[in-house]
Amino acid sequence: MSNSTKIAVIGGGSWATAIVKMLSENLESVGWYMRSVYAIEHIKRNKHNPNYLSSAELNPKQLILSSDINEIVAAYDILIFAIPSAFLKTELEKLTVSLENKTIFSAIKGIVPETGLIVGEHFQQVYNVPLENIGVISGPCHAEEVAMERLSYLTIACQDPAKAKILSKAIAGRYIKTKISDDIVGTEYAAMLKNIYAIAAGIAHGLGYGDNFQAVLMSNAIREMKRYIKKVHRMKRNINNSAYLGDLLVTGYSTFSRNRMFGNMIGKGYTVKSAMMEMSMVAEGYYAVKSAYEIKQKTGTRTPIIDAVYAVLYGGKEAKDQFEKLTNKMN
Ligand SMILES: NC(=O)c1ccc[n+]([C@@H]2O[C@H](COP(=O)([O-])OP(=O)(O)OC[C@H]3O[C@@H](n4cnc5c(N)ncnc54)[C@H](O)[C@@H]3O)[C@@H](O)[C@H]2O)c1
Ligand SMILES: O=P(O)(O)OC[C@H](O)CO
Repeated sequence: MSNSTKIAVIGGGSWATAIVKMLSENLESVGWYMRSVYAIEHIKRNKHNPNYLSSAELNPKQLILSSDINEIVAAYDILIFAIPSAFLKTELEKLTVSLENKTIFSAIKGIVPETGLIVGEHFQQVYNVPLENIGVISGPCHAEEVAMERLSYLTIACQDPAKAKILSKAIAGRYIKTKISDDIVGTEYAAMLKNIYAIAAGIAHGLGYGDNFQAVLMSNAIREMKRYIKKVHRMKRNINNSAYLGDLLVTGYSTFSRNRMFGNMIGKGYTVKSAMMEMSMVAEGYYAVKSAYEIKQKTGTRTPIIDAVYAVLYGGKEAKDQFEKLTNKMN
């Protein structure tokens, strides 16, 4: 890996912190934009992000930290975005620097709520970033396990294989293995959808359903995901690969999953507002299900799990009733 590769991470949450840790293993220096001046000063003094993934040790000497997004975007060629999708539009509106000549990798697993676009499409359509300059980082990987240096696999999808290789080399290491893919759109949709299925898994758990039903739910979820992605972007893909099925499983079963945690509270009877207040982290699936539901209405895909989660989170329907109905649609 050339030490001159200039990569910056945009975002200050758990996943941004984990990506900075991975990059720091290979690069001499990493750019990092985060909003919080307090967090920046804390990292410089104490080598840890105070708010997210504080167990990960960081080396401030390697980090070019700034709370000014324009400063970081102007200075770096490759930008990795790891801001929750619900805040992306607002953050990008701070930009005065053009993104047209930048290479953008999205590590975001969601849909931009205001435009209903997956993140790559948002950069392409709203910021004129050419398709060959857009990539995705995905796969079954929790930030918490990166902090613990537990073996994890990431998929780097990009139209331009050369760019995918550069990022892949910058991220791969002792505890990170990378795979390159050309399915940018499918990978992005899968990453967004699995969060909704993890909320469903959490709701089911909260309602008292057991492991037997969870397995049926996940089995139906992967088939629903396959139908959904086929309608929005038809191409040859193996839905059992880690970027699709693997990501669904880690989110659906792991205790680290934000989306499952959120769903579990809903199943136990918390309101959406109180479940959100309980969490210090963002459950992307809450935002995703609204856009996913709207898209599926246009494509006409059969999506009983998305429909049930949507009815509970946005339709004011009782989780118990919706999941009872859902059990009759599973096979
Ligand atoms: N955490 C993981 O293990 C993981 C793994 C893969 C992908 N992702 C994806 O990475 C993205 C970021 O998730 P995360 O887990 O790092 O989130 P997080 O919950 O850990 O952090 C939330 C982030 O949102 C920021 N934020 C909160 N309110 C904001 C506002 N009003 N405006 C702008 N920013 C605001 C916070 O500063 C923080 O940076 C998501 O799309 C997620 O799906 C996360
Ligand atoms: O499992 P969640 O809900 O925390 O989402 C995090 C990542 O997307 C897992 O790959």
